[in-house]
Amino acid sequence: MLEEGKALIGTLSRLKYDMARDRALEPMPADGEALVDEYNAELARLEERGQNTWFTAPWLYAECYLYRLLRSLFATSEHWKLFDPFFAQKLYTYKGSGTAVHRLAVTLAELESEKHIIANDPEKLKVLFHEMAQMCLWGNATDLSLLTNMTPEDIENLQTIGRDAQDARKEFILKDDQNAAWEHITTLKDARIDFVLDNAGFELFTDLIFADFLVSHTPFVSKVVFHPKSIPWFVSDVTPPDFAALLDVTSLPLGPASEQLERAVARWNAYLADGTFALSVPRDAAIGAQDEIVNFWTSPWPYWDIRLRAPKVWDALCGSGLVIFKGDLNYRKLTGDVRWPVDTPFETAVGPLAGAFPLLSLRTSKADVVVGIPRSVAEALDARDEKWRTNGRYALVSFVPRGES
Ligand SMILES: O=P(O)(O)OC[C@H]1O[C@](O)(CO)[C@@H](O)[C@@H]1O
Repeated sequence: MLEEGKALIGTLSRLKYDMARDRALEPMPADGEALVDEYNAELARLEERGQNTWFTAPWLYAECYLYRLLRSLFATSEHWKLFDPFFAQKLYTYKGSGTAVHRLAVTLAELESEKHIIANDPEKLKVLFHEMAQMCLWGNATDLSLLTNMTPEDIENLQTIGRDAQDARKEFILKDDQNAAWEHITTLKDARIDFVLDNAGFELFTDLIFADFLVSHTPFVSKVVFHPKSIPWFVSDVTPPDFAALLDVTSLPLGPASEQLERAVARWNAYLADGTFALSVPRDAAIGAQDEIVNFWTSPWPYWDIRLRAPKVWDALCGSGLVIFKGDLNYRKLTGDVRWPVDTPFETAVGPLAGAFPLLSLRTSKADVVVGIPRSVAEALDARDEKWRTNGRYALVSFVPRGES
């Protein structure tokens, strides 16, 4: 096992070397796992166009290829088949998020104690929705692929929650469709909503809080389906084992409000047991487990062609009361990761997805594509902060309703 581990490290070093020298991407090995033919067919097309090296391939394809290739190295090993090289880092960072996690657990416990008051006060419910949506939005600021150089204090600052912190951050929300999203939600009755998840740890914790708020405190939602990835992906994306780890009381961050935190986790486990919460794959699915729905999330494709490429995913999403896409990569895939003018309407950028199902994207911006904001706003940002599109400080809340049929 040790020898094989050392050989894997050697292979990874060679891969890094090849990347830095702009070498050609090798065909994906036939490892018996999902999407090998799809990745290779696209690579062959890129080769025909002379775009098959690390610096010339489209960024979206190259990044997805990298994580799929990493999986392949482990999948074809003898002893490391189920190994997630990022698991320890994900858990460590989650355990370091104790301050924010415990504060959120206290907030949730306070909501519980006011349940009847909230239920009869539509204005209060709306205000709470905004707070929850923003908490879940900023939960996306702390993913490990971007923050490898941050100290625990930096991360804690990003995770500061509460009304004041949220008010201070409002000006960083460049597009804000929260009102439209809430109006839509209030038209639902006992609906199912879907979360296309992004990062494990703190972000997943905020997703669960948001989901808990919607099912426990509103009459609009009664079921939430969470869609994880089946392989280690973009460092910190949620896999089924990450989901299980978050719901395991033995891996909770240490902190002052452990009673409230344990209560929240117990409720989520009860929701999973009675079907109020569900994972789109079996909860004990191992790394690399396949099915048509879960495979699609680790393909290199933008989402415009979901209907053609993954009809089961399409059917599942079309049956949802609201599909919440978390994070930057989902936003890139929703908009095709193309160089849209910034004032392109989000509805236009999502192409054939517009109107198919109610869609809410909660994204802090870590990549170049940004749509749905006035040109003047982008120009002002360009003038004062050249990294505004990629530094994770700015966010977009983008909603498209279901179209008339
Ligand atoms: O976890 P998120 O929000 O999807 O962010 C992933 C983003 O991080 C990067 O890998 C690096 O910034 C981007 O390429 C990618 O879009």
